Amino acid sequence: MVLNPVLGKLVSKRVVLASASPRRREILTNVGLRFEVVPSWFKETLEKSSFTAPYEYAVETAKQKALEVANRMHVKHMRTPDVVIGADTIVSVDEQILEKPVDKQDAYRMLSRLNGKEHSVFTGVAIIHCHSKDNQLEMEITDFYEETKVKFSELSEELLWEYIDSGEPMDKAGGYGIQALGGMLVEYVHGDFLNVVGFPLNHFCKKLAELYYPPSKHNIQHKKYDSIPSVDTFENLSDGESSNFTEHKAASKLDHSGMRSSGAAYTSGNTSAVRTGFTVPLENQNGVSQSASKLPSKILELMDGFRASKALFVASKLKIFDHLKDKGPAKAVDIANDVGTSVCGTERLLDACASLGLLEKTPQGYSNTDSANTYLTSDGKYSLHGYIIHSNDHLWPLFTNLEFAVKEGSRQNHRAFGKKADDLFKDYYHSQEVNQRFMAAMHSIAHLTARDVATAFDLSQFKSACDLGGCTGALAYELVQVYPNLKVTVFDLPEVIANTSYFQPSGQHTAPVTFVSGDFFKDNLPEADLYILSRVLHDWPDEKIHVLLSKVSAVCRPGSALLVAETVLDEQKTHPSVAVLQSLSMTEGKQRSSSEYKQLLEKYGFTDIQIKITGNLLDAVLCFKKNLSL
Ligand SMILES: C[S@@+](CC[C@H](N)C(=O)[O-])C[C@H]1O[C@@H](n2cnc3c(N)ncnc32)[C@H](O)[C@@H]1O
Repeated sequence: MVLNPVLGKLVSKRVVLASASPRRREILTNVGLRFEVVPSWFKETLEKSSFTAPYEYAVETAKQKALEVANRMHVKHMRTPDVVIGADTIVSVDEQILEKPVDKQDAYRMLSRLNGKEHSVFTGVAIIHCHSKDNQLEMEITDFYEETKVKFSELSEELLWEYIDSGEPMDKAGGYGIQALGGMLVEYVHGDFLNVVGFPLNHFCKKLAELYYPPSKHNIQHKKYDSIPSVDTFENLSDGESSNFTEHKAASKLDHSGMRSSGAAYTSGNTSAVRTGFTVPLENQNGVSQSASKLPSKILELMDGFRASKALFVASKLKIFDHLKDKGPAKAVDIANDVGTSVCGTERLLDACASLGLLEKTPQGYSNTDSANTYLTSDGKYSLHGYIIHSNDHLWPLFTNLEFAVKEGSRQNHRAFGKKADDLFKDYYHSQEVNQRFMAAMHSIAHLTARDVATAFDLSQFKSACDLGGCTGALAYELVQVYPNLKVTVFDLPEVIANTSYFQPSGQHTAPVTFVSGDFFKDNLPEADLYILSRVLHDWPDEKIHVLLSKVSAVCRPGSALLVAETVLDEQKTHPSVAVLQSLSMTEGKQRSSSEYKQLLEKYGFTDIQIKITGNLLDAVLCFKKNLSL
């Protein structure tokens, strides 16, 4: 998907990212940019003291990285890249530059310097437009930097070492990665978050807009150049506008933004770059029509979505991400041997995963991206492996029958699995294998969402909670960590309770969580101050909801509360699409909007209803039992 029309300008170009950083690659892949990755061989050895400000060092390093790749590719390839992007991220504290730590002690030194303080993260970016003329490489360089301020909390030595021992700091500027565990160290971020991750996407798009849509003469005369153009401007840009570097230069001369930016033209022979003043039109330089940027990228992406999902599912099922975890790059042939698959099929799958940003491919072989290590390996704390396998084995066959589901208005389990079950869960629990698969799926999503659900409201007033349909206890274990005085009973069907020991967290005091088996439609509910229904209400039809909420309401004492965790729809009921798409599998239940949850809960005597949209997959609704019986 290319949301931003200016990125569409790169669709027809051979774009090269001169960086091995999986994070940069992920950021650019996520916005639909197609590019090759050619890590730069430029060593980050510029003399820091020769720069008057830290950002100048980052910009120069970014530029040198991109120049090295552009020159190398020009020598080695018949077709010179059209655009080479280089980037370098540094952390600066007290005017000192911190790059990547060389060992654990170095990481400790860096993190101690950042502890409890605000620091700056600078990413320098160089965009080089290349053009080969008479076997001479001509280059037009644009560079800029972005600064984001980040503050660390006061962190204990123990926490710093725990973080260092996780291994995460080692390949990260300043010794931390904000997008994963390192996020826990951070008190606030002022500025572009992605800049801290490694690439200032927003500024990059603005810079491209300046290059591809320079201001018209009229604008040049009237525009105040005291800031970089706002994102809104992109929407008004027509793809038909012509653009060339002469105009760009006029624009860049007027760029008095606080953000440093420059446009410089270089031409080089096969090895080194020398300054010149050539101009080359950006558009149509390869005879490519501008209509390429009008591709219906969103639709094309949706057309291909099933291939991408299946590639992820198969790679997960074959445990390729487990195989590559914490290892150096591996060749396709070795991976195929280890997982017992064909070499040619495996190579295609690995390339597909690399193109989807799940793996990194270098001449040494394939390795996991950070995301793959965190979310796709089967044993990670935030592993989505369970849900991915459930999606492949259960949801995929159901969605294959979507046409029937729409025509007939009913669940398609009989078509997908050859049998009809009256109750959704009877399906899941008919065999030990499916039972555990379903529990693993619930566990992975619950783990990812538990902290946000547990902290959506201050629940410290409650002494006891009962998580109805609490499955593996993932939310319960999170709650007792956040609220040490809370005891939680997980109430679920006997088939589930029998298998919960496998999911108990290691190294956590488990006593405050107990498991009770029963049927919440039929049996007495355990006593508690707070009842929880997480991802339960959306599964059931109104009659069943009536039974369940009547029981919960009856057992609630005045002042007791009910916490509902669900994805809350907007009032139009078209977003978030993750919930709208889930409805397509046609359980008898439904997803609800804020006003629908309010109405439903009020009907069963709940009051003071508060809804918190968490930004995670699950939102939270808290309500209290009023002092009247129904
Ligand atoms: C969609 S899962 C949600 C699990 C968990 N609350 C979460 O958010 O991850 C629904 C849970 O309700 C449980 N459940 C279904 N019918 C039940 C019943 N009649 N009595 C008790 N639990 C039930 C299922 O076993 C399952 O664990």
